[in-house]
Amino acid sequence: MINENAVKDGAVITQDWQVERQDITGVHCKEVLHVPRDHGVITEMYRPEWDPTGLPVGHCYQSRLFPGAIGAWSCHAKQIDRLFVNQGHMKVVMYDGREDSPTFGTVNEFHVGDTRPTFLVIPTGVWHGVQNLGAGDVLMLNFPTIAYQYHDPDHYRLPFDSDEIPYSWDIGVRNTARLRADAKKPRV
Ligand SMILES: Cc1cn([C@H]2C[C@H](O)[C@@H](COP(=O)(O)OP(=O)(O)O[C@H]3O[C@@H](C)C(=O)[C@@H](O)[C@H]3O)O2)c(=O)[nH]c1=O
Repeated sequence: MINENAVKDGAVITQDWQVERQDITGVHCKEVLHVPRDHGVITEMYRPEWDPTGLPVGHCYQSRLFPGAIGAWSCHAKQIDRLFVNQGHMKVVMYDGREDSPTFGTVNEFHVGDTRPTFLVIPTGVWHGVQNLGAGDVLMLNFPTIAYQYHDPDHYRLPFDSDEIPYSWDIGVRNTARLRADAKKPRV
């Protein structure tokens, strides 16, 4: 008999090694394969058709994260972020903060970088944060739809440990949900 307090895994991965998740509406994930050749590797980073919004690239910049660093939480009212990561091991977490969204309150986790080069589309109103889980720097490219406005950045922030977002960076989405549910149980 398995421990009565144990929780059995549900389906977590598909036969094509895709993570089972309820995608936040408007978030798009395009995994890219490296193309190795005798003398090196080609890896595509951006194509217009990878973003269903069809909006143009307004800007491109690189964000380097040091090992262990957490950059959270960010949100934009006008720009759509299009992140691409293929160096290092980064966790990208998104939280749907849009009360009119069918996936309001949903959290999505993505592990991207060397092992899973990935292009992610992050709509306005979706909170997002990143964590470098590797031993080396992570290089993250962003191709947002609007250029950074030095005088008036479209950048809203919440603290990385904000209670407004049901996610804890040190224990992940599943354990956070359980701990928060336990906290709501009446004390006996
Ligand atoms: C985006 C950007 C920032 N900066 C400056 C402003 C700021 O002092 C410093 C750090 O920028 P940020 O505060 O935007 O960096 P950061 O807080 O790491 O946020 C970044 O993290 C990821 C997850 C995102 O969501 C992006 O929107 C990006 O803003 O760099 C520029 O000079 N040019 C730029 O294009």
